[in-house]
Amino acid sequence: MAQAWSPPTESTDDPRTIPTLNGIITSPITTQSWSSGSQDFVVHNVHIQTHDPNLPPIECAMLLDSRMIKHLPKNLVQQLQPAQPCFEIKDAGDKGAGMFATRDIPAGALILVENPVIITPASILLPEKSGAYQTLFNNLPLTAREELLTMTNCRSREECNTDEEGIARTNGTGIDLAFPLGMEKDPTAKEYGAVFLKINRSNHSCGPNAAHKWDLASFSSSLYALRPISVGEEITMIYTDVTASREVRRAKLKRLYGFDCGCTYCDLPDEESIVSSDAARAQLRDWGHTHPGYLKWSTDLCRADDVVIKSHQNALRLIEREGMQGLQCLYMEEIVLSYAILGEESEFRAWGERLLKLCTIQDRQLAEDLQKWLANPKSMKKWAWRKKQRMQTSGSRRRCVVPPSPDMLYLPLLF
Ligand SMILES: C[S@@+](CC[C@H](N)C(=O)[O-])C[C@H]1O[C@@H](n2cnc3c(N)ncnc32)[C@H](O)[C@@H]1O
Repeated sequence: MAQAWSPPTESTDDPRTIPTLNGIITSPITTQSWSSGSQDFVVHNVHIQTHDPNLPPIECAMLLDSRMIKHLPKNLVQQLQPAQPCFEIKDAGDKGAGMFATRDIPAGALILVENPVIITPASILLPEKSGAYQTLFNNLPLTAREELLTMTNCRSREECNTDEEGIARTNGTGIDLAFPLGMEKDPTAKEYGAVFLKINRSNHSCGPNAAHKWDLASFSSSLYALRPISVGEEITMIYTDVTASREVRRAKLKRLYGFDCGCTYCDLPDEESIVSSDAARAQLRDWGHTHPGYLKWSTDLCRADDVVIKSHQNALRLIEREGMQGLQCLYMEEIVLSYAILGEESEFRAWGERLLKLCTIQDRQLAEDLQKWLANPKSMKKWAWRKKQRMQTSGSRRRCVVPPSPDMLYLPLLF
């Protein structure tokens, strides 16, 4: 539930400056604060050291519950960009500006790592003339503030009474921050949105070719390719749940972002194509509930050996058709694990190598595990476990009937 804000309790026109580690004077900070229920909000800047000691740190101005300040990561350093820049921001016709590939980008590759410029609570409404958003913007260095003010504001004056708030709400993407004990129980207190000057120039598609991942430790988001992107192609991401039907997606995009989605996955030739696309997306949304998964299958010898592999390959075909590659790593991981437990080394390696390229940014832990497994598959705890079990039980009288694996695309196998 959105909460109303009470007016500032303390205000000063006397901004201070603070020195950073390398002695550079950064932008002013404010001591102004606002209360909302039991929460006190302040504007607080985070400083990220650049690689060039002659450049000032990157600033991120946050409108933050004051109790969270001491939980912010410390000694932040700017992350390394890809060696070759691969995008430009330019006119995208009636979408405004957009992000476009300046060279071919392979699936899984990093496009850009970026620190946010502002962070604001996502679910708390400000009272009229609270001045909080202006204070926030004023806490940024001039160039960042000017660039931020050129970003889209699709909110009406009734929804957001200042351009600053409209820009924050149009462009803000959800991020996770750390909370003191007790605060985590309040869902609205946990919701924060971050605005990135470049990443948020990427327009929406219901079959996006890119996604971004927030990392609290480095206080940055990495934008990466979900599938190969060709030079000149627009780089897109999602603004809404793309497993929802076309009608629901379009209504939500219109309400929250003020546009009629005309992406390839919405601009379908006839009713039949719409019904088929909606059904495929709903199936992918519910796949885990209606199809066998690795965990239960792995120890259930009554199931056919290829049941998860076949089912997940069907899911991957639907994912490809609907351009929903953001989901593919989940299925591929289970295929890799299935081949491991079956002890089928060549398939395990082929799928493992493919997945490794795709998941390096999306799931760093999985990428590390995969590297270890690929170096020595037989060191995996359950390597060839199912194969060994089958051999051991082949002479036993206590065998179960193994049902044939589903050839039908969407046969719901409930575990
Ligand atoms: C986060 S901004 C994206 C960058 C924006 N195009 C700009 O010029 O700054 C979101 C706004 O971009 C526009 N937009 C994004 N995706 C779009 C799409 N698929 N079709 C039309 N407009 C789109 C809408 O105006 C939306 O409110």
